[in-house]
Amino acid sequence: MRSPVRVAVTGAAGSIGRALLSRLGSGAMLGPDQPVILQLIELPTAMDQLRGVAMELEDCAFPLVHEITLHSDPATGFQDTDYAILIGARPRTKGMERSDLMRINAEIFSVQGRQINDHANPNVRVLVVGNPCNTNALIASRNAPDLHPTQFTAMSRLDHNRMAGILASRTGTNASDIRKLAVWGNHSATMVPDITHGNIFGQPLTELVDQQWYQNEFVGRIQQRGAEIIQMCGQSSSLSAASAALDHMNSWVNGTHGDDYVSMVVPSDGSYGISKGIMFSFPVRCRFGRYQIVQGLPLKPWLVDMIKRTEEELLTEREMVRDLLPAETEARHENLELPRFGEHYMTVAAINRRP
Ligand SMILES: NC(=O)C1=CN([C@@H]2O[C@H](COP(=O)(O)OP(=O)(O)OC[C@H]3O[C@@H](n4cnc5c(N)ncnc54)[C@H](O)[C@@H]3O)[C@@H](O)[C@H]2O)C=CC1
Ligand SMILES: O=C([O-])CC(=O)C(=O)O
Repeated sequence: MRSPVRVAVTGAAGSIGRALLSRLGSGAMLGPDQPVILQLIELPTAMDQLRGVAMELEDCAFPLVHEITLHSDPATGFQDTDYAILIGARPRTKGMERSDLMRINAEIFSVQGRQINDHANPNVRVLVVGNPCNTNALIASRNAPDLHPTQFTAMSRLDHNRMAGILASRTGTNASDIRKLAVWGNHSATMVPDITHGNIFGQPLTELVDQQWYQNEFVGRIQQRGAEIIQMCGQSSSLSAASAALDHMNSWVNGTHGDDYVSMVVPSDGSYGISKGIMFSFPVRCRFGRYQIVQGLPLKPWLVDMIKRTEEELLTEREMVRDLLPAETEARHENLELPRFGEHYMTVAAINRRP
């Protein structure tokens, strides 16, 4: 058994928080031999609910849960943490667009970025789930001057998993046999679900599903899946969002399989011509605890047009929160260079060579 690691979770008493913690406690994020110390963070007004969640976790008697601490102050909540999963935010309700949430949630993430900078383990890995997650992750990262931009990521894995699940139903296969899916851009209705490099047991997905169905139905369905769930359930996705957050961290820490890839929102290094200085969903491979943007995928012109639109949306979002992005951290994002290697080449030395 290894020594325990610290995992801080904000919004821990909310819908996603509850769904995530039970599976985190049973090893779904870091594996069955990695004990965890859970540092649960909530608003002062939600501390009773948080106590209830902690009591339930205690009642689960998970062998991997070494300790649980409860915090209404993020400074103590993030203390020495190795991983931070930032879920706490106001969720979207019926009829609300993500842009309505922008200002409400932006301030939370500027404070939390600073707190993580000041209190977390300097090697902390951060996942932002709270929406609008790409821009919230940018705000958090820009407010953490002592941490590297690559330590901050946001979640497009739910969109990636939604693609796999719906394609599995469509083709009558198991979701895990569907390889090389990609989500580009913003976690919003402009995201670009790309199946053009995908395959099932080597057979291209573009031969297995009808092109009209892909372009005219599937793309819109993935883009609107979150809104559809809100319409059905009266609240945003929680089980699938929690599952995707665990998958995201698991891939980052334990690696992706073979030459397959997953989608992660990471700081743009200019790959595929995407502006630096924004957080963008790319296909990535992970090895040795690091991620690398998959290079050299040829893109159809209509996908390139969509990718431009989602990039423009992120640039607009960045303008809306400009006052929360300190000038001192701008250059690190604008000049970000990530190591790039061949399609199948990833060694310990290569991936550890950080800019
Ligand atoms: N990136 C993605 O794929 C997805 C993101 N989301 C987003 O995740 C977020 C959370 O969703 P739910 O858990 O369903 O909401 P919820 O309302 O059930 O729970 C949110 C929790 O966060 C807490 N909270 C709010 N501000 C906080 C702060 N400053 N510090 C600590 N805790 C705080 C609240 O007290 C509440 O318990 C929302 O922003 C939602 O839009 C939801 C689904 C998918
Ligand atoms: O749409 C929302 O507000 C929640 C969300 O991010 C999703 O379900 O993908």
